[in-house]
Amino acid sequence: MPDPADKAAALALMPVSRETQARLEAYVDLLRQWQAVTNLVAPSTLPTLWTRHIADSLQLLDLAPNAKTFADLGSGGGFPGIVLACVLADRPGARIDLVERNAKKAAFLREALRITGGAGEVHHRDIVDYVDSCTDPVDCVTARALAPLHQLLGFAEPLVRNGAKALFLKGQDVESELTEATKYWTIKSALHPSRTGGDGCVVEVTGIVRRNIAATGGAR
Ligand SMILES: C[S@@+](CC[C@H](N)C(=O)[O-])C[C@H]1O[C@@H](n2cnc3c(N)ncnc32)[C@H](O)[C@@H]1O
Repeated sequence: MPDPADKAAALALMPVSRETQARLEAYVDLLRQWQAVTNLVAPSTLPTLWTRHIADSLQLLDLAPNAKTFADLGSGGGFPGIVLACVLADRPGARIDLVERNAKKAAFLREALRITGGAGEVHHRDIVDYVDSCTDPVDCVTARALAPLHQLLGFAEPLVRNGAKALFLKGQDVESELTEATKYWTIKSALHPSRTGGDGCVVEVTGIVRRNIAATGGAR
């Protein structure tokens, strides 16, 4: 059973519509069922699923209030992708692409969209292939627990060049990741402390320019 206090704390921090709450509840139920056979989140985080994963994902929406089209890279068990899809279902014309190369996780994400009615589409493929074949511009690209920042910038650069804002959920090592990333990229960025507490933050990136083609060989 999810902890009711944890859920109440998450929803107090990040209020959502009644319809979105029902979608999120359906998603949490499904995730807990699949978690018994497939590792979707660290088992130690299950008691704080709502604050640790759902509220963490929801905080991105206020940083891209006008975005309608999203792409979530390396969606895994659905953070932030499925959570955002649940909210976007309330917004006419809004949607999110969920990019995931692991077949089991992609199957889980499809089922999560089906039972929640979330506004999204699963792309079971490698991120580089997805980005290279992306013909329609996206307004916002997201990623969480996917790769070091310099690599995320490599993944997202074509989308940001076409006008997307990138929002990366990051942990406490963000300063060293930024230092490493600036060896390869000139970036226009802002750091937002996590609204869910802890040492995490959101790195918002609105410009990415490759510094030196030879040096970025390993950055994507
Ligand atoms: C550590 S998990 C994080 C999942 C989720 N974003 C979260 O925060 O819970 C990273 C996910 O990215 C996927 N992934 C890693 N590299 C990828 C790539 N190049 N293309 C597509 N998916 C990738 C992995 O299969 C995995 O499910």
